[in-house]
Amino acid sequence: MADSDLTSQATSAPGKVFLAGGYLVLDRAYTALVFGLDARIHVHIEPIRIESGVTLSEIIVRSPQFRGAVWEYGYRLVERDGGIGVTQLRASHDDRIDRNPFIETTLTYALTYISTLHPGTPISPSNISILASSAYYSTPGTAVPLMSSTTTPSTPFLNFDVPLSAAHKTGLGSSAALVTSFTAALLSHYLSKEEFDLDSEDGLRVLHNLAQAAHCAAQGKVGSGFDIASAVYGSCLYRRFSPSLLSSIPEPCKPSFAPKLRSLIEGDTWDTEIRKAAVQMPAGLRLVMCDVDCGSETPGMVKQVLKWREENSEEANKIWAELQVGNDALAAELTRLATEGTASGDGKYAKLRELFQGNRQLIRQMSAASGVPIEPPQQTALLDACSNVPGVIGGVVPGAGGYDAIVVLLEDNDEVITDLKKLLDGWKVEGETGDDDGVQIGKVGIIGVREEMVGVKREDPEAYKQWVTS
Ligand SMILES: Nc1ncnc2c1ncn2[C@@H]1O[C@H](COP(=O)(O)OP(=O)(O)O)[C@@H](O)[C@H]1O
Ligand SMILES: C[C@@](O)(CCOP(=O)(O)OP(=O)(O)O)CC(=O)O
Repeated sequence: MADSDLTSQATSAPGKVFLAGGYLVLDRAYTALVFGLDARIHVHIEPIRIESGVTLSEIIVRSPQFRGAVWEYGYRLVERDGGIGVTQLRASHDDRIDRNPFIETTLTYALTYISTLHPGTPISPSNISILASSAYYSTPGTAVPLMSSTTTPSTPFLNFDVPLSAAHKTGLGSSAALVTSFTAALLSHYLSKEEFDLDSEDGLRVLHNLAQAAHCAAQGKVGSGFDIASAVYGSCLYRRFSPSLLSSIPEPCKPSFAPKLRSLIEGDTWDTEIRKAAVQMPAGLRLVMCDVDCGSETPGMVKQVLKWREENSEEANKIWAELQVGNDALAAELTRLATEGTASGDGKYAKLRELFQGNRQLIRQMSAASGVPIEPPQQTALLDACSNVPGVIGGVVPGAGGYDAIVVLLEDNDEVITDLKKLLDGWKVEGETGDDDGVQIGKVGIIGVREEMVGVKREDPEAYKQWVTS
């Protein structure tokens, strides 16, 4: 594309909550039931206009809700088909470099892919802004007043006034939503609609594959990729890709990185399965997430659970087979209620309630057998208390579990939310405060999010004027 054709673009991608299939989904024999959330990460990209004759190879990325969150990158074509090498620049010699591996790696992967479609054409400079829904962080923020000189409506984003590293994450999948939205914005900006169309199945497939490759590389590990899948496609039933797929490409900047990345991204070796129709939310129900002021490290828990499975395969496979049956039944019942509607009366959610309880029992069995606190007693007490609030169908520890947030399915009305909130407000005082593991869960609060069926989407670039510094 000619430089003059490059226009401002904006995209957004949702966060996730993992309702069923944690740990199991790491193995392709099992699936996960994942809901997208209405907390989104938005990315705005615009060209940096330069005088003719001047060459500049610079991309500036800002996260204006956070203090000092500016990352400047230079880029160049690397010999022997090594793709685009990206180097973070310092504003001055004394400046400390504050790296953001998710941004740097996503730039490297996306610019490399773009360069293979436009060989010989230099990539022009751009200015990128990232804006995140406040639900991603429990750090309090302040609303930014409307710009008096424009008619642009106020945006929902808050100013956190702390460095990004000091913000407390609520665990909704900020890095996956960021990598997905950032990749979508770069592809939409630098490629023509014929080359990349975010509204087409092919466009989503390329975006999914590229974002998975970049996210895995930035994380330095291969997770199941469920968080990228839900950021791209929204709520879905997910079966992971074979982990060996990503080992077929060289490291960035190494010979042949660019052509190998392109053929991986566009090729048909991906065996991911996404079933959107298999996950629905019945009318009249919704999800609520409750933030537990504590936390767990997913990678350590994953390692221990997988070790237990390896050493106790018969017992583990039996529990996993039962969990998969329960998870499938949960997805099927949600879909049945959503498509067939519900009979009225007290018993209409009886089966859903039973399925939540059954799955939790199996998760506790896995916890006890593996010695990993997936649903520890403190969370059992909290989930039981939430499940007893009239109008609440059930809840689980999502994903890897532990002492992170819980997710609750309930009837979508103010009275139920108010009762749940009342319970949670008093929780620290009245609740279970530790077991023999000595962990005490802190204050519990409702995170302002709910499920969202739609994945990545285009946004109106005009809506970000207040936040974009050129
Ligand atoms: N608003 C943001 N702007 C820039 N980078 C962000 C933003 N939010 C999250 N990130 C990146 O994502 C990382 C957090 O990812 P991760 O630890 O995987 O948490 P999560 O569970 O929310 O995905 C941060 O360290 C940062 O690199
Ligand atoms: C264990 C898992 O199957 C699910 C983890 O789900 P979480 O939602 O707990 O994940 P994080 O956001 O990375 O903490 C690992 C995986 O599938 O990659």
